[in-house]
Amino acid sequence: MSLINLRNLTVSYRGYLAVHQVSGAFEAGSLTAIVGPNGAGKSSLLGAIAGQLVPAEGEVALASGLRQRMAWLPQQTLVDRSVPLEVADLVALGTWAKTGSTRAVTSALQSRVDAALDAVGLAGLQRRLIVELSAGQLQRALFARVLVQDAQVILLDEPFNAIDARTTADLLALVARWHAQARTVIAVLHDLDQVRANFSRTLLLARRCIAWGPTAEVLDAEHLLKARRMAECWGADAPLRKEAA
Ligand SMILES: Nc1ncnc2c1ncn2[C@@H]1O[C@H](COP(=O)(O)OP(=O)(O)OP(=O)(O)O)[C@@H](O)[C@H]1O
Repeated sequence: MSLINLRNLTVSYRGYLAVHQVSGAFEAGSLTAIVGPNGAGKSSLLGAIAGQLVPAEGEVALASGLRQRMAWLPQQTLVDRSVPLEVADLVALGTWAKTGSTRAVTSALQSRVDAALDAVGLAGLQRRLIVELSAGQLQRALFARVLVQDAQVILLDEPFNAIDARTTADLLALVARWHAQARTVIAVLHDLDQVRANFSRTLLLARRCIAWGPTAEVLDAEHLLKARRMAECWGADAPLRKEAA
């Protein structure tokens, strides 16, 4: 069953195209990596699925009630670490989309937060300020936030960027657990070996969709060359061009 349908999805910034006419579906329970060169539109595509960006054309059609059952983990650089927030509060924030920000942290929620922190290896760090965490610890805390959300669809934007190997392995194990629980996981990633080893499906993007399907078929030499050639056309610092429809 398709949960998320992209129909001719186009995302642009001030008229310049970042994602152009992408169509396809994410099935329930699928585990998909979105890969492509820098500037290929991967984060923009994920942002549109998360409802953070409004399509310039086309649409992201979601199964009924899915918007409330979606967790989105943005790139760590977008997390404001200067906010004086304790780890437990950051994790509890995961439930606020459903329960409202004025809801008190009940003992049941506190137990869920503690269990989530335990699951990501941060037991005992509840009262630590997020500014005091290492990059790896912060990423573990953000995964704990996703855990308490109990989401059906989990969107991860470069979740292992600048994260040490041990943390990456632990968090990849969590992704595998979510997949085993039939949750739908979509992750923007750069490491193709990591994708081949851990993600059964891949969407290769170069503003347009180059290929989308089983990872081994998508990540073949021909597709990768095509994506690279398209990226070379953009030029390293060239502004986005409006493509002819
Ligand atoms: N907020 C924004 N305003 C203007 N342009 C943007 C904005 N966000 C992204 N872009 C542009 O849209 C294009 C696609 O960006 P996006 O971040 O989606 O690509 P990406 O594939 O995730 O890149 P990377 O691998 O480098 O993170 C880029 O050329 C980028 O400069």
